[in-house]
Amino acid sequence: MQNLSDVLASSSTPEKLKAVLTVTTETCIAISDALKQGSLAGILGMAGNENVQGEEQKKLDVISNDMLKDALFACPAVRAIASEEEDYIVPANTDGEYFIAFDPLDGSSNIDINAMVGTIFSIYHQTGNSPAVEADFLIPGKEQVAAGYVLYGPSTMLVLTTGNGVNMFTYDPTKQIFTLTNENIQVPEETQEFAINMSNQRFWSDSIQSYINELIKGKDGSRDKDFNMRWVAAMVGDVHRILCRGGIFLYPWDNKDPAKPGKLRLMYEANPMAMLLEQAGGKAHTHTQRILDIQPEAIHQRVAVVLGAANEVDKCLSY
Ligand SMILES: O=P(O)(O)OC[C@H]1O[C@](O)(COP(=O)(O)O)[C@@H](O)[C@@H]1O
Ligand SMILES: [Mg+2]
Ligand SMILES: [Mg+2]
Repeated sequence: MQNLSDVLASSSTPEKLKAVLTVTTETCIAISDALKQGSLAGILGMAGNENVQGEEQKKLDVISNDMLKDALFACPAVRAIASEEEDYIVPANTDGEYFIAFDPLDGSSNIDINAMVGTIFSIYHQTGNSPAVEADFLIPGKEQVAAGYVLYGPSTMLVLTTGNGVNMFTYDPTKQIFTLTNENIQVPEETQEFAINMSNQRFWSDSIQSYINELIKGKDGSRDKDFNMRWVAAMVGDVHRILCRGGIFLYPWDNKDPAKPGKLRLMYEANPMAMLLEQAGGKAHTHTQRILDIQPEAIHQRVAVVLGAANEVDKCLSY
């Protein structure tokens, strides 16, 4: 069976990008080990701080962020990082060639109930002669050279694209390596499963209300089929399900909190997941445009997200 280094060696992945991916995924293994310790290591619960977005940080948000930051800083190929848990981009090595944006722990509200969480990452090639500044990294998602996530579930899995399809790897604790278990993932064009946080219904636009109402009516409405609903409360878990068996995921615009008109963050949640979905034959849009075409205006920018089965995303956007 092939492992991650075999797959990277047989692809045209540049050596320095391989180094960045190796450091990122090895650190995720260490995060996975820490998560397994849970309460035994005293790492659950709140950190007592807020991040720049006004969200209370869990201890594990801070621990996983520090682990990734320290490891990536020690990698000479890394020029700068951006993280959900860092107020600003953090310049690393001026000679480095890669910029990594990450959500160190996605789905942190799941930590305390021992449910699925993950690490999401997005990588760009970017060089310069002086220390990196934020403006250097406001690059549209279509320029990503690699994107992926590590899911900490019953097994630890890496899902990765370097622009030639999507592969899934399962962590083998006996050998301490990621083994290729699902090659060239494809998301079916049609689906009967959707994911949305229904408790926000009254805050959605009229078009999203109408679309979801038709899904709920199922065979009794215009869709002629019944739909099932799932919500992991961690984007990484919902996207993983869609890559495994299809579906559509929505975190639409809402007017619940005028400061957050779309909950998910473009640079380290929407863009990497959009690249994975497109590489697997699916689609990823806001209400009005392809996510990968968005010109970012800030590192922590939020966007509405509709992603998954190609025909179902089109159907949603037609409302
Ligand atoms: O509170 P809700 O509406 O269920 O939100 C769930 C969403 O929030 C997120 O957990 C945000 O991620 P973080 O845990 O990294 O802040 C997404 O992963 C998920 O889809
Ligand atoms: Mg997140
Ligand atoms: Mg997070």
